Amino acid sequence: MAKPTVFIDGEAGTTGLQISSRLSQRDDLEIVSLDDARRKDATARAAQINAVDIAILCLPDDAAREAVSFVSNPRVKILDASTAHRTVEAWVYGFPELNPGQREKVANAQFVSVPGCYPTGFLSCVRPLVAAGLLPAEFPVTINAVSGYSGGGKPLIRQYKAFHAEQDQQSSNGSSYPYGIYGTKFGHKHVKEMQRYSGLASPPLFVPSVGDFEQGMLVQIPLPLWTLAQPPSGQEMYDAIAHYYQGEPFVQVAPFQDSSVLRDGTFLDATAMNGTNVVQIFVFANDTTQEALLVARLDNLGKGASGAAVQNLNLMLGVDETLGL
Ligand SMILES: NC(=O)C1=CN([C@@H]2O[C@H](COP(=O)(O)OP(=O)(O)OC[C@H]3O[C@@H](n4cnc5c(N)ncnc54)[C@H](OP(=O)(O)O)[C@@H]3O)[C@@H](O)[C@H]2O)C=CC1
Ligand SMILES: CC(=O)N[C@@H](CCC(=O)OP(=O)(O)O)C(=O)O
Repeated sequence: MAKPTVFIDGEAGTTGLQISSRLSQRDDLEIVSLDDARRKDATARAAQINAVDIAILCLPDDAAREAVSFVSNPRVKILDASTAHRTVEAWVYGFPELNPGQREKVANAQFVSVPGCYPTGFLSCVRPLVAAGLLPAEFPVTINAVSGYSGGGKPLIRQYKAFHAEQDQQSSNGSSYPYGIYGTKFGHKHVKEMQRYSGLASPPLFVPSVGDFEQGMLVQIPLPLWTLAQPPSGQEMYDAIAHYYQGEPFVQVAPFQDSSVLRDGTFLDATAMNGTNVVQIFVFANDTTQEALLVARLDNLGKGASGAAVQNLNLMLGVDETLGL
């Protein structure tokens, strides 16, 4: 039987290269590529997209929309890593662990969007609590998050690498490219999918940041539980989340209040999941002060992008979801 064919549109980019590398070991697939001279040629891309079983889009949003406009073969399946189609009705959100039945929807869909890196962390923490009624849909949720600079794709990677080179030339005065927050005008492109798939009544207030490390991510959701008439205990929240993800290979819920997960007993670092397709969830809580903190730790290029894309690809192909991950 012929092997399924896969084309990665945007294969030379950060996400495209990672998907390509993850698939390079597979002998159950045939990867078809365009040479460098034609990789941005619309006619060549359109022909390739319509000739394969699955096209994976690793492109800026506009180019991803353009790629979808090329589809004329009703049998081709599209897996889009960009933000362009994540809240579009006809598309299936590629987060198999999000809700019961989501995995089957992905497996049967023609059009699947890969969740954003920050939303993957956010939704993995919050969705189980909203679903269980422990966090009211009206709760005014805020999010602080930090990403490695690869989250900004080739342009941000270039910026950081240029800075590092400059530092090396000046035989380093010990300073690093500043850690900083961004998105201070609000309305980050991920907020829409965060609200839609969490079940919250209002958009969460999201403050992202970038650190001087290439890959890795922490998404933090502080919960001032004293604002609730009947605040859940830390243990109740932990149990609901742990139960929700029982048996899931790619969502790990860390033991409740276990300080051994912290480096030196105090420090939760952003990079520990790098190279994996795993999102780790932490629940920290103080029932006396009625404060809690949910944290997701993931590789922004792993479960936040290329790993999740391969997981979805496996489901769409009807093979073992964990293959190559
Ligand atoms: N980096 C991350 O953490 C994540 C990224 N994503 C999403 O994945 C998508 C790709 O991001 P990322 O890989 O980081 O971005 P990059 O900038 O690293 O890569 C984008 C690639 O697309 C190519 N490209 C641009 N326009 C076209 C076009 N018209 N036709 C064909 N190729 C084109 C670029 O070419 P060239 O090489 O010439 O610039 C580049 O190779 C984005 O939508 C992003 O939002 C999703 C999750 C996480
Ligand atoms: C650090 C950084 O710039 N991160 C990007 C998000 C990562 C990304 O590319 O977003 P998707 O997951 O939607 O593709 C940003 O904030 O726009």
